[in-house]
Amino acid sequence: MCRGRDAAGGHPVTDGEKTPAEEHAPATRRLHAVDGLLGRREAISELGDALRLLVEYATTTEAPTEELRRAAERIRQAAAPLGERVRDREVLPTADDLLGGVRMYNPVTGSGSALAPPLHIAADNGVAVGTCTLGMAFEGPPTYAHGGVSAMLLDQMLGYAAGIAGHPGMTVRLDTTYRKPVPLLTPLRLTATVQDIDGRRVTATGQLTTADDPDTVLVAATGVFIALRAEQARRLFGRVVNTNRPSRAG
Ligand SMILES: CCCCCCCC/C=C\CCCCCCCC(=O)SCCNC(=O)CCNC(=O)[C@H](O)C(C)(C)COP(=O)(O)OP(=O)(O)OC[C@H]1O[C@@H](n2cnc3c(N)ncnc32)[C@H](O)[C@@H]1OP(=O)(O)O
Repeated sequence: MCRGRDAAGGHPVTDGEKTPAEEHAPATRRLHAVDGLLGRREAISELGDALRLLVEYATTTEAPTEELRRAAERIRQAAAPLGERVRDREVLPTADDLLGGVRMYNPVTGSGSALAPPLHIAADNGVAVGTCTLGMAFEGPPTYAHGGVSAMLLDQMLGYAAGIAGHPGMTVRLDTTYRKPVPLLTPLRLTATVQDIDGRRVTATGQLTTADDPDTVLVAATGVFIALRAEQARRLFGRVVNTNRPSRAG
C-alpha cells in the first residue's frame, strides 16, 4: 500500500505531525488539498514529458555505444528513488480521479505515461475529437506508425465516444481497416461517434487522418463496447481500492 501521503496524493505526511493544511479551516484545507493534487498532476506530467523525450531519443540516437551504457546507468540511478515508494497493483494512483475520468498513467492518453503519445481527447457536440503526434518510437513499417498503435488510439477514441454518450463499457470487439500508412512526426486527428445502442451493447465508429487532410481516412475502426453488469464489475474490479475518494480529500 502507498501510505504516508496526504489524501490528495501531494505531500509525504509524518505521523502525528500537523501539516500546514491541518492548521486551517476545512474550506482552506480543501483548497490546499486541491492545490496539492493539481501540483502533483503537474509534476507527473512533467516527469511524463521527460520520459517521453528520453524514449524518443533512446529510440533514435546514434550516440557512441559507450554513451548508451553511461546513459543506462544514469537512468537506473534516476529511477531508484521513485521505486522506493510504489503503489500496490490494486490501489489506484492517488493523483487519479476514476469517476472524473482522470487517469494520469493511461497508456494512450495519460500525460504521466512514457508509453502514451499522449492522445488528447475532447467532446464536441457528441463527437469525440482527438489529436496527437506520434514520435519515432511508434514506428512499425519504416517511417510509418505501427498498426497496433493506430488500433490502440482508435480503441480509446471509440471508448470515449461511448462514455460521452452515457454508455461507458469495455471493448469486446475492435475492427480496424488500414487504408493508408500513418505518418510519424505529423499532427493527427481522430474522431469517433456512437452509431448504435442496443441494451448493454454500444457500437461506435471512428477514423484517423492527418490534421492537415481530415478528408483522407488513413485508418477506420468499428468497436463494440459492453456495459458491465453489477456482478461483472464486482468480479473484475471489486479488489481495486480507491484511496483518493473526495470524502478523504476534503
Ligand atoms: C457525461 C459523461 C462524461 C464522461 C466522460 C467519458 C470519458 C470516457 C472515459 C474513458 C474512455 C475509456 C476508453 C477506454 C477504451 C479502452 C477500453 C478497453 O481497453 S477495455 C479492455 C479490453 N476489453 C476487455 O478486457 C473485455 C474482456 N471481456 C470481458 O471481460 C467480457 O466479455 C465482458 C465482462 C465485457 C462481458 O461479459 P460476457 O462476455 O460474459 O458477456 P455478457 O455480459 O454475458 O453479455 C454481454 C452482451 O455482449 C455481447 N457480446 C459479447 N461479446 C461480444 C462481441 N465480441 N461482439 C458483439 N457482442 C458481444 C453478448 O452477446 C451479450 O449480448 P446480449 O445481452 O446477449 O444481447
